[in-house]
Amino acid sequence: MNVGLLYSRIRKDEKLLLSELRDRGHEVTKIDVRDQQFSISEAPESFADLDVVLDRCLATSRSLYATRFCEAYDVPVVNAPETAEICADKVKNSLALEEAGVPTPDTEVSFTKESAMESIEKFGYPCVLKPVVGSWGRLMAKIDSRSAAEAVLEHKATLGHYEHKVFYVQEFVEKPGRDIRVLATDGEPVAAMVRSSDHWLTNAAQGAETEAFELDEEAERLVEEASAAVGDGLLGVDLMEVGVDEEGEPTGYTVHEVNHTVEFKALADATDVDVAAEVVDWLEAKAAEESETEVTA
Ligand SMILES: Nc1ncnc2c1ncn2[C@@H]1O[C@H](COP(=O)(O)OP(=O)(O)OP(=O)(O)O)[C@@H](O)[C@H]1O
Repeated sequence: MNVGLLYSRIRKDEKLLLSELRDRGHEVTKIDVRDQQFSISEAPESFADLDVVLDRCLATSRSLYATRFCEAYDVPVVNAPETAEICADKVKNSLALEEAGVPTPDTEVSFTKESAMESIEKFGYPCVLKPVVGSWGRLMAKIDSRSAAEAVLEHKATLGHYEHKVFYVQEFVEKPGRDIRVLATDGEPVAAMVRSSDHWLTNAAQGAETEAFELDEEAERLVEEASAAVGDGLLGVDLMEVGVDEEGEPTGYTVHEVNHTVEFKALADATDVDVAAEVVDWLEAKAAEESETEVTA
């Protein structure tokens, strides 16, 4: 197959994918989105004869538009722009999970400091304020007191980009010092790990320790449902345990978000799963599905 790789920086993750694709004799067309002119009427030459495009853009804005163009050029793309749109925005993400009946932390959104303050007081302390767009735990605030809330809201309202004027307030989940990241292809878990830290933010990018994690049936079901809620694809599903029994086993989960351009280097290191190989297996199946649809159409 001929795989188009949309990217703007080749990270370790993309290196792993590229070498797996090439080892299997697939053709890869690397498309650095920074060099492209995306015409609204005609596909650039680099898009000719692609069986499937894999979006690995780091910047959300690029990812959202570049995948839209793939769709306009009739080139199958994973993840779909509709999925990217939901995952790139925490409000849309939370709404999709709630609508699908997937347990997700209680959240309120408001547009003024005063309204946000009401949500904060309602949730009580601590609670969490998150930017609606962003990753790696950046600009997330655990609000411990009314005076802290006032300060953060004031900073966001005065100094923030317009996206920071949407206040996303969430209940604080008393997780056991870790969260769970699952990489899934169309809802099927590929690999899972826990990210543990003394800090309330347990992102790998914030220095959390990672370790392989075995999913139980409930977690598997939630991964499948959360993936479907955003339109499926190659996704990172983030869960938190909401309680543990005496043996330390989780008694329930909440899904706080689904990510669309998921980094998997930490997962590959923490588990003995050959993540790149699994992703390429899935891509091959996708490309085959697409060519079958084309033949029958
Ligand atoms: N409501 C919450 N209560 C307690 N901890 C939370 C809550 N929401 C998020 N966290 C913690 O903060 C971390 C970052 O949260 P979240 O995944 O929403 O942010 P992000 O910036 O999108 O990160 P990533 O890029 O890893 O997806 C999580 O790994 C989790 O440990």
